Amino acid sequence: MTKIFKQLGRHWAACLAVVALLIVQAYCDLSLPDYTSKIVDTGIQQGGIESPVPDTVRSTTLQALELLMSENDAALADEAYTDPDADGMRTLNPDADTAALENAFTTPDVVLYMAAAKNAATAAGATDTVVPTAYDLDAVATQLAAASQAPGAREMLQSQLTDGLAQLDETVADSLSSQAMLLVALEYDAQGIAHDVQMSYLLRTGGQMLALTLLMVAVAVAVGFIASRVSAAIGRDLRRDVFRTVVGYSNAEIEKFSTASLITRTTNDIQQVQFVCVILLRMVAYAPILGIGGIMHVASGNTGLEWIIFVAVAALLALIAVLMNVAMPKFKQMQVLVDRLNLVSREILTGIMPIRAFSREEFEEKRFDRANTDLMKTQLFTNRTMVAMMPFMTLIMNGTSLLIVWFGGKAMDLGNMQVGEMIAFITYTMQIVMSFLMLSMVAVMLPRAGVAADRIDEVIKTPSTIHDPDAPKALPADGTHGVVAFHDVSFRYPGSDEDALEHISFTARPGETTAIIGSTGCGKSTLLNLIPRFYDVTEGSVTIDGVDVRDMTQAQLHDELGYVPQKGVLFSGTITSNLKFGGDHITDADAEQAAEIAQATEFISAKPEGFDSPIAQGGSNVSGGQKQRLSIARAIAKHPQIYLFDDSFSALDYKTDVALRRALKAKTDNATVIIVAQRISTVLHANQILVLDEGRLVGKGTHAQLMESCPAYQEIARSQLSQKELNLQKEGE
Ligand SMILES: Nc1ncnc2c1ncn2[C@@H]1O[C@H](COP(=O)(O)OP(=O)(O)OP(=O)(O)O)[C@@H](O)[C@H]1O
Repeated sequence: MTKIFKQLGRHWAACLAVVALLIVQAYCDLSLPDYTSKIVDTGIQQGGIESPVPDTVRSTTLQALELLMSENDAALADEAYTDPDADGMRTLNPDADTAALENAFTTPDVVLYMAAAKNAATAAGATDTVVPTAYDLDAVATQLAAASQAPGAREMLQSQLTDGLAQLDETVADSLSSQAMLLVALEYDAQGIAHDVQMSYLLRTGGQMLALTLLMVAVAVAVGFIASRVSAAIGRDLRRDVFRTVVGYSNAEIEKFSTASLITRTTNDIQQVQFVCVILLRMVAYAPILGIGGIMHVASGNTGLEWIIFVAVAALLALIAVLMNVAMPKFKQMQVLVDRLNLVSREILTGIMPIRAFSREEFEEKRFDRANTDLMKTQLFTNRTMVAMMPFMTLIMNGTSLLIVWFGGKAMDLGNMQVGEMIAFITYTMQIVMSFLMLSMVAVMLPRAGVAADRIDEVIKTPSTIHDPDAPKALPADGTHGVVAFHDVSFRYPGSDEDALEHISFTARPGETTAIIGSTGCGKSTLLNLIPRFYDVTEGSVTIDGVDVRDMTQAQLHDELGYVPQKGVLFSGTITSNLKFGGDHITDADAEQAAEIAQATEFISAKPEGFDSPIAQGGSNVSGGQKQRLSIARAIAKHPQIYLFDDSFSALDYKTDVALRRALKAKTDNATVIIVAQRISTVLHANQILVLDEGRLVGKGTHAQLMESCPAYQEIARSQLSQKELNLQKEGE
């Protein structure tokens, strides 16, 4: 897991930018419920009126209100408004002390409203409260104005008011402020501006909500953009690192991991990490900000319903804990199953020809089906588990809403809460629950991506067993070049119980051909592979001009060698690009000459595009023999000092084999040639023949010498040459 964060750490600047943007996004997200609450409570229920102090008031109403205030408050109110205009309208000064005025106006507003309501009820002859009109307000204001003429009227009203207020219970006193707004609404109604005031409030608040939403959209797009870029860069870097490491691997490491697994690690595993990085960037920073912000908003509201959030979060965490326990082991298993599927499909696809030839399609299909079904079952299980989470999640969320509505309804009944407040509370609760949900989703994904990251890291951290020495030795500048010597070499494949080669010693000299012959599986290719260091010897040493191959750089070693593998491998491109594979120094003339020696010119010139003919991936559009000839030409074009042919003439017909070796002899006059061969005719004229048997050197000499002294060689010779040929050989001696 830390590996994923380490990857993100490399892009810290972008990550910080994402966090900053997410804070903005969370701020917007957390502000929106407040705006909804304002629109419902103030905009709709209170007609867009935010304060018990009207912005404009008619002199008659203000006069009536002032009568209900203490003398000080009345003076404050009077000063706060402009002088009456021609219509008797007074406007609130912008620099008035709003807090003090709100204090002064609240109770008189309520009293005046109640008086107007009473007036309305009396007029209608009703016993219940009747919603008063502007007419009722004016009537009450006129009555008050008349009453105020009497001496001591204000004092009398004040004392009545105080008595009345003392009888109000606490909850009513708490909601005085919203009651006071009713008077302001009535006053605006009388002025004929109530609709305009409400619309202006709704448009203003709605506009702010819209602006916040647009900002959120912009931020979300920016976050998505940066997160995708960062994760794509992480994916690219990881692929590059893995590829670089794998290219440096020796066969031992490749065999240890298996090609299929290396491919899964470079593709599927890196994709997992990439995906989780996007999620981390988009959710992990956002969820805590949203959760904490939501909790702070809810706590500041003092609604008494906070416990519902704790219940919801606890239920959610319990659910996630159960699911994680069930699904997590399967998540971990999935990668191994993907590996297996890749391995099976790779094997089947590369071996499709023999599979068809042996009519094994059904068997192989079943094998593939098994790997496929195993993966499907595991995926189905994890997906089902994750899907099962959804109804439970919805249940928890809806249950939470229900609890809030139930208890919120009671709070509203008691006047502790308004509708908008409750809506905001539900939204905040959902946000808090969502933030926990996001975190738990990440908690589910992280371990799986952690496994993928570990698998990638394992590749990157595995050093190649074959590497350049710290202080490489150069080949001696003078003396003969190209002397390959094996000094008591033994070799055992990693993980194997037996030595593939035992105590091999010989010297291959420049200008000479050294041939290695022996039965299948006796270790010929293994021996040859020790020279280019595809593997390192277990005991003894391999030297070139007296320098151990392990003491020189691999680049220098490979510069000396022209290696032709047992299985001709070509690369997609053209014939020329394949022939020039050995380096930029190879000219067209070199390539053509090499093709000539390798007896490839004939078939190349038969192609319409000649040397520019395309070669498909792996050389699948040329025959086995043509592939071999091109592989040989590729090695010759490099002009190496030492040629290594690993059974490279096997796919050539006898005539071509002879012509090729003759041309090669002329060209490689001074080079060291080591040939692994199955056919005795190929090695007949070699200066030195090594006979291998089960990894041991059982004969060394020329054909004639070995025919005399080596029973293993004689056996091979007898099995391949006719009696006549054997006699001819004898006579030739
Ligand atoms: N990568 C490997 N891991 C373990 N054992 C191996 C590996 N490659 C080859 N061997 C074993 O080493 C022995 C020698 O194999 P090698 O390929 O050198 O034989 P060879 O003489 O070249 O055979 P052929 O003529 O059929 O190509 C064999 O017994 C083989 O099973």
